Order: sequence, then structure tokens, then C-alpha cells
Amino acid sequence: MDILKTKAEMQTWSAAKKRQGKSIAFVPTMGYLHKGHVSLLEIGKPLSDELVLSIFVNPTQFGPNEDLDAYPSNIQNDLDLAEQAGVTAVFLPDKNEMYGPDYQTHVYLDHLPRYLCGRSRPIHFGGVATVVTKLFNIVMPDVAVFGKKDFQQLAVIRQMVKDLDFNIRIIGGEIIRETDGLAMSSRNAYLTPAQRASAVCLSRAINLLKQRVDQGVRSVPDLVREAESFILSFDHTRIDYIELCHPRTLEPVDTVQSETLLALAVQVGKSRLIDNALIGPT
Ligand SMILES: Nc1ncnc2c1ncn2[C@@H]1O[C@H](COP(=O)(O)OP(=O)(O)OP(=O)(O)O)[C@@H](O)[C@H]1O
Ligand SMILES: CC(C)(CO)[C@@H](O)C(=O)[O-]
Ligand code: BAL
Repeated sequence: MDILKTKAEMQTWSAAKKRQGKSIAFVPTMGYLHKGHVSLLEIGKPLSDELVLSIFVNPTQFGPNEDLDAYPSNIQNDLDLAEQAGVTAVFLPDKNEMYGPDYQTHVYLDHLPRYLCGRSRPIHFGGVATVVTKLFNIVMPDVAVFGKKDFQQLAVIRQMVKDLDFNIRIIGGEIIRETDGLAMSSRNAYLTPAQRASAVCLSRAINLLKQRVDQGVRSVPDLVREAESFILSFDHTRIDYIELCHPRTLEPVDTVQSETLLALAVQVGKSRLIDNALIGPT
């Protein structure tokens, strides 16, 4: 497994593989890998000759009061997991390598970032779109795999790839969960045992609303009210949003008439946790 720290090294590596006729699958991450990340590597592995993992905690997607400085890291463990998963190159740049002192170009989308996480994280998706554009140009993959846990991020990337004519196939990987249903996330590491017990409220709220929709409840205000009081019955929780929206445009809906995205973000202690599911008739 090659470890490449500069953009030039990564680009040279990818160009050489391409000259040999090899295809490249790519999984971008911010490190502190867990089974959710490994599942994305497992999706990418059989699709290509080479498998590239990037680890970069991208400062431009964090707001001023977010957890950039506290973001967990364990590079040695990440490299061990990557090697076990058959990664052939890890791109591990530092901040100065990605954003020089005169850096001034950003990628923004008009609509998708207005919804869901974009409301409380107004600069987030601009930062994600910018860094993913840079990573795509550096790694030059044929296929890239993103998790459905970050459903809005996946929608943003798909839109950006379409709008900017990247010749890269985007694949969404299913959400990997702990046995009690909590979606795996690097930010689960911030939870105290009591907060960890409360964190199950997100996946349980999703299951509760799925059940209500199956029972015929269609009114979004009714569904949201029930989810709110359910989540607030757990200690240490503060709701950022609970929304039902169109799965492609992310526009809010009033009633569940067709397949609908249920998305939620809940602050549990220091961790802002997200989860989602598609619910309703398909
Ligand atoms: N539980 C999961 N199941 C599937 N994919 C996941 C899961 N958690 C993260 N991913 C995906 O892994 C990729 C890298 O995400 P990232 O490194 O930010 O990890 P994370 O665990 O989501 O961290 P965070 O705590 O920042 O949300 C993204 O495409 C993300 O959607
Ligand atoms: C896609 C990504 C690696 C860009 O920094 C990040 O947003 C993430 O880990 O989901
Ligand atoms: N997994 C998304 C990265 C972030 O929350 O910044």
C-alpha cells in the first residue's frame, strides 16, 4: 500500500496506473475509520484495479464553532484497516498541501445546500464540494463511493458531478449501524456512556415513523410532532431538525404520498448526529 502525502505524488501515481490501463476506485474520508468506511472500501474494491482512500480533515467544511480542532484521529489504525481492506494507495495530505496561502477558488451549489444540514451549517456543502472537486482532480478516479448516512452530501456530489461534467461514477453505500441501530460515525467517539445510551433515539425515531406511515399516518406535522416528543424523552438531546422531504430535490413535503426522505440531526452532548431513511410508498 502506497502512502502519498503530496498532490503531485498522488497525481503521478494515478497517471501511471491509468497509462497501464488500470481503473481506480476512490473513497474520500476524514479518517478515524470505522465499519461504515470499511463498507465503502468493500464496495469499491471489486469495481476497479486500484483502490484509493483519502484521509483529510477538510477545514473549509467546518463552521467557526464546530469541532474541527477536536475531530478524532488515529492514522495508524486507519492505515491498518485500509491495508486489510485492500487499499492500494492512501492520500494523506496536510492542510497547506490542499490549500496554499493564496487559495481563492470555491465550488458552490445553488439549491441543495439550502435544506437540512445546510441551514445550521451554511458553509459546509461549499467546503465539501470544493474539496471533493480537488480530490477528484488529484486522484482521477473512475468511480467514487460515498455513504448514504450523509444523504445530502451524496445528493450534492451527484449534482456536482452532473453539472461540472466529471466522468466519475458515484455509488452510494448503505448506512452501517451498531447492533442497537445507532449509525456508525466518527463523532460517536465524543459520546459519554449516558449520551451513547441516548444516541439510539435517532434510529428508533426513524423506526417509529416508519411504523406510523405503514399504519396510514400521512401528515408530516403529525409525524414530526411525534418524533420530536420521542427524541426529547431521551436525556442530553437537542433537536436540530426532523424533516420529511423529496429524496432528489430535498424540498420539504407536507404529506407522505410517495417515497420520502426522513432526515434528522440531533445534538447529543458534544456530538451532532445525523441519520435518515427513505419511507413511504415506492
Ligand atoms: N455508518 C456509515 N455507513 C456508511 N457510510 C458511512 C457511515 N459513516 C460515514 N460514512 C461515509 O464515510 C464517508 C466518510 O465520512 P466521514 O469520514 O465524515 O465519517 P463519519 O463517520 O461520517 O464522520 P462524521 O462524524 O464526520 O459524520 C462519507 O461518505 C460518509 O457518508
Ligand atoms: C467527503 C468528505 C471526505 C469531504 O471532506 C467528508 O465530507 C466526509 O468525510 O464525508
Ligand atoms: N461526514 C460529513 C463530514 C462532516 O460532518 O463534516
